[in-house]
Formats: sequence, C-alpha cells, structure tokens
Amino acid sequence: MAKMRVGLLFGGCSGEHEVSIFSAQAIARGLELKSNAEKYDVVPVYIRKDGAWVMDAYDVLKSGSPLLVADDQEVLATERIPTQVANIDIWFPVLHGPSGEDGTIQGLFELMQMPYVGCGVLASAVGMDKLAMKSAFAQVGLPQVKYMEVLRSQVYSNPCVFPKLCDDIELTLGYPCFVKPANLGSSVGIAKVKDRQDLEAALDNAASYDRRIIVEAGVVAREVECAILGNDNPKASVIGEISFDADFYDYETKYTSGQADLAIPASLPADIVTAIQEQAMKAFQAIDGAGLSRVDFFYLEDTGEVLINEINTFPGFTATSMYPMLWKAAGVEFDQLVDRLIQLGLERTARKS
Ligand SMILES: Nc1ncnc2c1ncn2[C@@H]1O[C@H](COP(=O)(O)OP(=O)(O)OP(=O)(O)O)[C@@H](O)[C@H]1O
Ligand SMILES: C[C@@H](N)C(=O)O
Ligand SMILES: [Mg+2]
Ligand SMILES: [Mg+2]
Repeated sequence: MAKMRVGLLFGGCSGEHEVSIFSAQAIARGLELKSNAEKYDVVPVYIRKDGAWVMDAYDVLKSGSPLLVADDQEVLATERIPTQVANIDIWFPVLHGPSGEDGTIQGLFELMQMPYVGCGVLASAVGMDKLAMKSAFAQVGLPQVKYMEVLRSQVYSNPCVFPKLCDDIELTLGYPCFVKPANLGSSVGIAKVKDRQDLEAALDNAASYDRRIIVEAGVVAREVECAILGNDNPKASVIGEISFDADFYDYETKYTSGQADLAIPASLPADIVTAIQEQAMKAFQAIDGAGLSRVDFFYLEDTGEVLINEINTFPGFTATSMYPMLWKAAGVEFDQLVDRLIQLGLERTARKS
C-alpha cells in the first residue's frame, strides 16, 4: 500500500514559533516510529516568522532552529500554496498560537478541501481567544475565575480614560491579577500583577501582542491538566499536576527541563478526578472540539473547587509537555497517539462529505 504523505506544518507567525518547532520535531519522530514508518511519509513544511512557507524544510526540523531569512529552499508566495501542496494526503498543523491554532490555517485547509489533524475552524477560533473561550465555558456552566475584558484602544486611550480603567480593574479584581493577551499561549505576554505600576506596564505589554486583552483575578491553587482525544465521542486522560518554584507557570518554567515537576497521575481525591475529566469533556464539546485538546484547571484544595483556566486546541508536544505524557500514562504510546490523531482527522473529514 502506498504511504500517506503527511504535511507537517510548523513554525508560524506567533510568539510560540520556537515551541512549534520542538513539537514538530517530536511528532516527526513519532511518525517514523514502529509501524508508522510503513504508513507515513513526513513532508515538513515550515512557516517562517515573516509568514513565508518553506517546502521540504528538513533542515529546520533537524536543527530545531528558526530560519529567519530566505535561503536556497523554495519559498512560496501565499497564493501559490494550494497548487504547490497538492500532493499532500493529510495536513498535521503543529502550530501554536495565532495564525495556526486559531482557525485561520484550518480555514485554508477547508477551502483547499484537504483533510487535517485536530480541531476545525470554530473550535480553533473560540479556543484560541480567551475571552470567547470563557463566554463559551460560562454558557455551559463551567466555573472559572472572575475576569474583565480590555481592548488595546482603552490602553492607548487618552490620559483620563486609562487611570479609570486601572481603577475599575483594582476595584473589580484586586491584586494579584493576571494580565494576558487574549490570543496567545506558552505564557507569552502574561504578567502576574501586584500593584498599580505593574498593572500599567502589563496592560501596555499585553497590548503590544493583541488587540484583545483579558485580566483575571489571581487564585492560589494547584494546577492540573487533562488531555482529550477523539471526535464526537472524546475520551479524557488521567489528570496531571504541575508544580514549580517560579511565581507562576511562565515560559521559562514551561520549557526549561527541570524547572517544573509533573506528577502523572496527580494525587487527587477520586471525585475531583471525575469532576475534572467531566469538565474537560464539557469544555471540549462547548467549543465543538475535534481530535485533541488539553484543558487546564485550578484546583482549590481548601474549598474543593475546580475552576477551568483554558483549553489549548493544539497543546505542546515538546519534551516537557503534558499532553503526550498524559496519554502515555493511559497506555497510549507516542507512535500510537500520532497515528490516532491522523486517523481522527481522516474520520472527521469522511463524516463531513
Ligand atoms: N487567574 C490566574 N490565577 C493564578 N494563576 C494564573 C491565572 N491565570 C494564569 N495563571 C498562571 O499563568 C499560567 C499561564 O496561564 P494560561 O494557561 O492562561 O496561559 P497560556 O499562555 O494560554 O498557557 P499555555 O497555552 O502554554 O498553557 C498558568 O499556568 C498559571 O501558572
Ligand atoms: C503550546 C502551549 N500553548 C501549550 O498549551 O502546551
Ligand atoms: Mg493556552
Ligand atoms: Mg495554560
């Protein structure tokens, strides 16, 4: 049987470019493991930070280093993408953050009528935007922290309006609070804010990443995560817990080996495990998820409350990432996981037609 050509799309224009390269390296290895080697041919397609597509990007995949300038590889203009990539059987968009995990690339695949792995346009768009995501979660009754929406125009507004905005945040949420660009991941652009000076700087910084900003009340809680796999009948994994010495689970703590401890399965009461798994499935279905997602929670041990933090429709697959580890603990080896994701992508496409 002819091998299936898997277009491994990675890199991208978001602040999670480097993370995407590491995720793609792991997935490429997984597609060459055991029986996957007889089933799949990996075709690496790299999106540079400036948005240019680089075909057959074996060098970037091997080195793990971003490519900043055009080299002698073929660089495609956006309008030529559909004709140049016609020989791909299924796309595996290993992209994190805007222009990859937010429905834009999924929309391109839909227009091209090409099968792809993971969530569709709607789930990706809603899952990426923390404000839209939280509205969807509220709609299905998922408990979450108190938050406020801020627009860049309010941050860059006249000197009378901005102090009023900060007053409102202080009154409504208090300190500490978390200021986040609404559309990003890997903690890029996020700040834990403890006073007015921090708040002003954090809003300014978040506004440099996104037009939409979310400010959340800070909670002191255990951080737990649940992986979801499947289409219309998804399954929830065991629960993992992250602990660290840093002030919060920031970029460096996430991706520097040894900075965070991951406990899988987390030591939790059985009813809490069930509650988290149920909430994770509910969150996945609330956004019309497909294929995969990782859902992040806060567990407030003193009160027994579980608060949903967010859903990630294309979670990290790096060496320190929880998603593949959670499935391994549930008995799904890495090669089986990437194979299953491809099969789910094909299944979803077949069902639509
Ligand atoms: N409201 C909050 N209270 C306490 N801690 C928070 C809060 N919001 C975020 N954090 C801390 O910031 C981290 C990053 O937040 P969040 O998960 O929303 O960001 P992200 O960039 O989408 O991350 P990723 O996609 O990599 O999981 C959390 O894991 C947690 O440590
Ligand atoms: C990649 C990163 N946004 C994650 O959720 O793992
Ligand atoms: Mg996220
Ligand atoms: Mg998170």
